[in-house]
Amino acid sequence: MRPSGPADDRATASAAATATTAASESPFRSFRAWPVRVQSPRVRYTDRHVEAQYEYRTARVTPDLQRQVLEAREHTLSYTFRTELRVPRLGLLQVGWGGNNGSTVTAAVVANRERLSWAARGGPQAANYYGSLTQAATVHVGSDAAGRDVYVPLSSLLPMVHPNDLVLGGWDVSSLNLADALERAQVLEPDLRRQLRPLLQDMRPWPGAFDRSFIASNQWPRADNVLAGGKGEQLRALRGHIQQFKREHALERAVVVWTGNSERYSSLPPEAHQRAPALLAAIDADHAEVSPSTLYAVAAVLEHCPFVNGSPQNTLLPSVVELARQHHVPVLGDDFKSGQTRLKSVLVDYLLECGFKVRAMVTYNHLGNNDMYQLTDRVMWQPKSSSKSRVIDDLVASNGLLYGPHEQPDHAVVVQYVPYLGDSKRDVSEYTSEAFMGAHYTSVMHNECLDSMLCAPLIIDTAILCELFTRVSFRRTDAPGDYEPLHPVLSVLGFFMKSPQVPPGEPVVNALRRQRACLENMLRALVGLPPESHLRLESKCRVEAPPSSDGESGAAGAARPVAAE
Ligand SMILES: NC(=O)c1ccc[n+]([C@@H]2O[C@H](COP(=O)([O-])OP(=O)(O)OC[C@H]3O[C@@H](n4cnc5c(N)ncnc54)[C@H](O)[C@@H]3O)[C@@H](O)[C@H]2O)c1
Ligand SMILES: O=P([O-])([O-])O[C@@H]1[C@@H](O)[C@H](O)[C@@H](O)[C@H](O)[C@@H]1O
Repeated sequence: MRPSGPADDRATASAAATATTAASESPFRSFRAWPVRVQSPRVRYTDRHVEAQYEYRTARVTPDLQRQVLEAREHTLSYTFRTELRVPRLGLLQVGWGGNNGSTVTAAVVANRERLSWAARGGPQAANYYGSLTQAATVHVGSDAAGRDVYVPLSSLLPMVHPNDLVLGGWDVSSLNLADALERAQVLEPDLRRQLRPLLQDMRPWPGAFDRSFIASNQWPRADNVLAGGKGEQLRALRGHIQQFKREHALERAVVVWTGNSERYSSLPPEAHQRAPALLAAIDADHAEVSPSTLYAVAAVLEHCPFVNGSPQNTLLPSVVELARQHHVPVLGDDFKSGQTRLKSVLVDYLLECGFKVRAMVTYNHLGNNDMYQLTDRVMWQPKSSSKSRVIDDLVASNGLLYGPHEQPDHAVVVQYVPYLGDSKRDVSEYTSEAFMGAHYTSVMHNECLDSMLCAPLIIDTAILCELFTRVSFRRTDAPGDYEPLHPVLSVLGFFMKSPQVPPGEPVVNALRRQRACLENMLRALVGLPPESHLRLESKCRVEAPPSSDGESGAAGAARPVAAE
């Protein structure tokens, strides 16, 4: 049976649209699967593209020493964005396919596609994509005739791949098929694993590029499915896998997502670290410091596949980014932001935005999955420790009222391996802040969730959104020139990462609120909608009708908008 998808939902929506809706509820909830089409003189839809002119208004701030003011001068750049509307058949190739995340992604896509449900404590549980931004989040698009807010699925702003249509493949240094990998992971319920076994047992990971010096020795026994030969031969084999997969499945595009074990940092010689030709030469020379994850990234870029680094190691070297620029292939990293760190980037933002001075954060994780087992190796822990620790840097730097130039809160990041708990990650965190007049405000959080259930939706989202941004190009409206692709480092998707990679010169943003606003406003700009301002001036800038002679207020507070200029 063809996987369900937007077309089926649209049919349902149109049927539902005739249904009466509660007066208090916006009628648009019934149209939730309909695409948004913007009517504007600045937006043009053709059968192939949507082209949107966008005035990017910012301000350039300079101190005026004489007047002792900070002068904020409006600075506007005019762009035209072009987005191809045709959605391709998309492959999702996971490195670490047989791991907890990789197998959970696979199970979720197949279970949703087949509309499976399974026995659960509270009754039958149906497959869903909760936790996914593209599948379960909405955006405010405008208001209806009655002034009620209209929210639509984020995925209805522009055509995107539906996860049910993803064609799945990947590599793993462990030879288990995906049904057995699901058993090993112990993430999903037994009844679902039982139903999935016949559908997953023929999914077998390709042998992986492997170098035992890059991961903990406790992982070595697992590696029974590795490529032979030096790094140059491994690279050619990886590229061959991608070419064969795209050919066999008639794929126009595939996204490669690293969800393999966290590696140690690689330390290549400066030339290979910085420049693409030197990196390729180092690979051919079988240099010991070329990491397996960098081999996958290079293979992906050379095969025009966007590459996502879901782990904290330095896979996306400047030389890899240079190669991505040369081949116009998007890359995204590092280290999925899925649990404690994501909450930290919300909570600290909230505390600082409310003027509390965060002084101490003690954040503690314990869990018992294989990833945590690997991280008991203190060398492998270093990249993860760094990505979990730096997540508040932009927030602290943004408030010079509360913090001096080099002042930082105390910040402890502790993790503990507790085998019995398996994939169930427990986050116990305490945030202590200085409040008004010497008071202290202490927040204590306890969260528990299966680690892979938090991360799997992000793998799906990053694959879908990386593919979307390969269809986006831009040119300066106010200057001649052809359309060109966005910078390959997709910082617009920083929302998904603990340690977002950014193009040279762009500041790193970690506050989740700002990251989501950036992504949402980028999608809005691609269809010519203005950035979300939350101003609702239509209700703030209105003149109440004068009270009538009997002293009653104007007809039930009837308001009339201020006459247009
Ligand atoms: N919430 C989360 O689960 C979360 C959040 C952020 C980041 N991550 C990162 O995602 C990665 C995967 O997490 P997981 O829980 O699935 O781990 P896991 O240990 O269950 O799976 C990793 C898989 O990668 C395979 N592998 C290792 N090196 C490989 C190579 N060179 N080539 C091919 N396969 C290789 C292993 O055999 C294993 O099956 C980890 O690096 C983790 O730090 C996870
Ligand atoms: O995302 P988060 O909860 O801050 O951090 C988590 C770590 O604490 C955990 O040790 C690791 O196994 C997960 O992959 C994840 O990275």
